[in-house]
Amino acid sequence: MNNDGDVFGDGAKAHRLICGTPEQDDPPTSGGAGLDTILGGHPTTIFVSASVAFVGTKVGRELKVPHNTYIMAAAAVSSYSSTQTEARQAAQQYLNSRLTNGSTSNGAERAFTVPEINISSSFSSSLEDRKKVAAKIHDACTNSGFFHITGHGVPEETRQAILGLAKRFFKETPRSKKEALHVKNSKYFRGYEPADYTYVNPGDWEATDAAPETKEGFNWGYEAGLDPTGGDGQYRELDGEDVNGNAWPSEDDVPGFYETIRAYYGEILNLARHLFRLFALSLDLPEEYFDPMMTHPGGIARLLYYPAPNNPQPLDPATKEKEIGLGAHTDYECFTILLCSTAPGLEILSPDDKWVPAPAVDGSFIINVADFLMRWTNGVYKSTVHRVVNRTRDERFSVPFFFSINYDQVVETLPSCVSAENPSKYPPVKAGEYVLERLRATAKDM
Ligand SMILES: O=C(O)CCC(=O)C(=O)O
Ligand SMILES: [Fe+2]
Repeated sequence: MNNDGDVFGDGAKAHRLICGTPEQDDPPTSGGAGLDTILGGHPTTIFVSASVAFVGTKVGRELKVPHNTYIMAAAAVSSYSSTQTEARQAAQQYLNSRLTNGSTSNGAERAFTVPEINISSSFSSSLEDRKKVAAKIHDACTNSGFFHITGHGVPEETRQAILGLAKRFFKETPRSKKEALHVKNSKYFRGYEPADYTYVNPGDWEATDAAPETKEGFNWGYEAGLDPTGGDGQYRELDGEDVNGNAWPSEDDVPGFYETIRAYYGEILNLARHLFRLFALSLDLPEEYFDPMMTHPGGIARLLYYPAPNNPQPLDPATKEKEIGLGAHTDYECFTILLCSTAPGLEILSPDDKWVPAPAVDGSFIINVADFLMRWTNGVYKSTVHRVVNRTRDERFSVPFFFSINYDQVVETLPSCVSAENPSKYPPVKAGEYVLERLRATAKDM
């Protein structure tokens, strides 16, 4: 974090915050009447307000903030969707729990880690072996919410092929061909997204000086033709429509595009279903618990390109005016499977407001819990704020895959995550509606 309180280190955001007067001296510890007001802003605000309210060490860019003063975004609460407000509340609760109960039973603080988990033994026929891997996943999901997996079985050629495709698409395809696939033509947000078209952090729309996001993207979603199982013929789009929302470049424009996507997406769908079984075990549920909910699952994926920055910045807390690749945000679905090229850039916000660079692990995928799973687990699994800042002189490519469940599935808080002492904090919600509401908030004209 910068010395002047610029928590997101982008040199542009903190002064968009205004001071609010708390109605109580102690910070709220759970959802309730006061929390909506306090969480009026985007994720930046949550973490600023949390650190101010609970730690009392942070100051705003232009305002010195007293310990018991909450900071709110200038934007009106009403401009945010209910699902975003809810996600903010969950993030706030995460911070609270880290700050107040963040210790293990022996009293030692649990270090914020992004562990490497070799999942090869999770393919074993022994349930005990699979449970051992699941226990490691549980640990990671209740800690940083991020972990690397190795031993996943996805061939290196398939991983390199999609990174190569991303490079070809972004660097060698004429702009007019890409523009013809512009996401503004898709109500499901599929297709090509030029640099600075969306802010992954919707709060940035209200800012006149938010750093533009330098990423370019290509988005697609599930279709039965990409599913190695062939699907069950029941796929429904985010809004429940029986359509295929994808938009693809022609074979003439980008030879091999669909085939390369199909090979990669098929591997990742298999892996995601496998991981969801491990997540079930990790949550003390029957291993097949989620199976009927992933027969035609939502699974948006993106090719992302982060150009080499004009002004690469070292990880120096005093540095200003950094170029942002992708603003600070949490993901929306159940969990994300991320493939990155060699250039680093992903940074994860620790509870003490430090941007922790995700370590590079050869041949791995980075997995992170997203908001829908955090909600579904009643806040037990953590969906953690992260961003991308390319600080190298190299361009960067990545391929995130955001795994959901069948979009037409309504879910209630998982039975293993509620108890008399910890009742469900969330009403039932339909998976697709939740994700669509979050996606719509990221682009001005969607
Ligand atoms: O490009 C990356 O490494 C991360 C992308 C990401 O966080 C996202 O698309 O949600
Ligand atoms: Fe993300």
